Amino acid sequence: MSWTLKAEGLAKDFTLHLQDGVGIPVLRDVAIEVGPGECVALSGPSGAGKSTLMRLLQGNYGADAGCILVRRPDGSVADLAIASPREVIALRRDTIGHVSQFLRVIPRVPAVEIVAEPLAARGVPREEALARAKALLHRLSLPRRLHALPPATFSGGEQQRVNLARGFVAAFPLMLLDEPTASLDAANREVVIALIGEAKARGAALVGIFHDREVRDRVADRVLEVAPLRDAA
Ligand SMILES: Nc1ncnc2c1ncn2[C@@H]1O[C@H](COP(=O)(O)OP(=O)(O)OP(=O)(O)O)[C@@H](O)[C@H]1O
Repeated sequence: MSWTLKAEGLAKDFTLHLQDGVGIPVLRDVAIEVGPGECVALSGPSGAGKSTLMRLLQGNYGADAGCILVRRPDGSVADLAIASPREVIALRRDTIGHVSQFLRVIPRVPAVEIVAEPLAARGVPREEALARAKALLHRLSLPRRLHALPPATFSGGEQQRVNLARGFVAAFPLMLLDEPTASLDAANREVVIALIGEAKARGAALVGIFHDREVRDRVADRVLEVAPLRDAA
């Protein structure tokens, strides 16, 4: 089977500049491959490096070694490990969707516009983008009166639902999910499980951190253990 994401030999250290440049090795020789329609869950104890790996896959951190190959919708391949900032931005527009635990609130921008933005960035006409955003917010039970408000004052669960709608509104080939159900009630958790199932059915490749074991068991096809490197430090 062809892959959508294939990373090999990944290494990441952090350097503590305030502590005489002490180096903390976090990841060594990590490999991950995810194909269309597959969901891989990252597992491992707290501090093992799951979030660090996610940030590498998002292009937020540079890798100290290894490659992170991502297949774009047109079939061409990019290596995130050596991509320029401009290429990373383009990959996030067309190829890599992301749902983090916390919404990055943009002052004065209404929730529905935040959700529609990934569609607008891909050239979907504004009215259609807003209609699709509203439909997804409705599916995630965000009260209609909140759609036109900036999410700064929303509850944790409401912000998380805006974040989820933004992540799932466009058909990204690769989706990175960082605890997507962390602040949700049972009914919305079911909606997210359904959205993940639909993304898999349309051929998306997904990588997720799911601290909720039941969610993980229901959505993940495989588990990648991220082992702590404490002994090597
Ligand atoms: N920016 C940073 N600077 C220095 N050390 C960091 C940085 N980010 C993470 N670390 C360290 O790297 C290690 C891995 O952290 P990471 O957040 O990836 O773990 P995790 O597996 O996601 O943990 P959790 O399950 O608790 O979220 C930890 O020891 C952490 O302290």
